[in-house]
Amino acid sequence: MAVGTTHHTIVSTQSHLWNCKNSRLDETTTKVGLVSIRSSSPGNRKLGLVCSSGSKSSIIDPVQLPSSGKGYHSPKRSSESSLILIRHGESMWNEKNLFTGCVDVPLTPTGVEEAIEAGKRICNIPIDVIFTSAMIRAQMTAMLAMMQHRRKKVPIITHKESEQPHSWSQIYSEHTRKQYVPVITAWQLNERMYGELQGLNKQETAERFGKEQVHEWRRSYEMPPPNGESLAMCADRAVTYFKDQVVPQLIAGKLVMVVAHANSLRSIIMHLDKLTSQEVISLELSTGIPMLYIFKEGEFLRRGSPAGPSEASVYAYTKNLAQYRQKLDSMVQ
Ligand SMILES: O=C(O)[C@H](O)COP(=O)(O)O
Repeated sequence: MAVGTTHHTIVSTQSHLWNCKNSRLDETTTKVGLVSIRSSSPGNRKLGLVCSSGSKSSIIDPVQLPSSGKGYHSPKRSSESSLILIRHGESMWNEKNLFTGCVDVPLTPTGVEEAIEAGKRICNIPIDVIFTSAMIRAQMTAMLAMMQHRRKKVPIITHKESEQPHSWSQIYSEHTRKQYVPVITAWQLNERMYGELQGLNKQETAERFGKEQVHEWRRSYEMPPPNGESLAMCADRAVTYFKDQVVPQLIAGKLVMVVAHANSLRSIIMHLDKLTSQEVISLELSTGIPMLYIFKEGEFLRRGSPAGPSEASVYAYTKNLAQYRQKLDSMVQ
């Protein structure tokens, strides 16, 4: 399949197509897929979006991002990959409108359905490794989502907290080993610690301390809740972990999924989208909505929500974040 002057060979194992309604590319139903492609220059494995509408197919070469010079140092600069971020489905304390933070509560039946729906949205995107927080609501979401995956690989939590759990969980079959996706759990991806707000009702807390004060505790970058973590403190652990553990996987060309929490993911998205401490105040994440990024030459390009009805579903956008998004899009054109 030729795109422009470069001849691409689609490496079939990873080409999956999904229906993409309301595609920006074409009014009719366009099948869009993420494919692993080998272009004419040897050893150059790229990741491209393939769009097929009727008999026509074309590969959209991932757009060349203006190099900000601040991208990650990527020894294999030609490798590309994809990153999926998902906030866990609704938890039992989300349902009760309680501040949760580092209290380890499970999903509600609605949260289970959200996790399954998230899995359907990403079911055609190959995933090589999954990172979750150490909390059950993120791990439940990851496992439920993977039950929908077309490749039917088994997600297995890798226990490396000490030698014995690691040695006792060995798999002694080469064939079976090829049929699983490692799930790495990390406390660094846990939700921000909400301190003395944990367990309090959000509405009652706003009435007691004032809406503005509670909004600042919940959404500002610098201000921590009483005896809790600010978003900046959460970023110190979550973004550091992302850089140290997740980015090397992407540089190696691995397709990664991270399932975590509202604020630990807000701190990571703030880093990926280069949001200011002012812009991040408006960033809200819905439960169970996958967000897709393409990682190319050390830079991250947000690609909305896979197979979602529109990219607006990726975040509960507010006006100034939508304007920010338009600026980002114009930069990429
Ligand atoms: O910890 C919590 O209560 C939720 O995960 C998110 O809380 P927030 O929306 O108040 O940040």
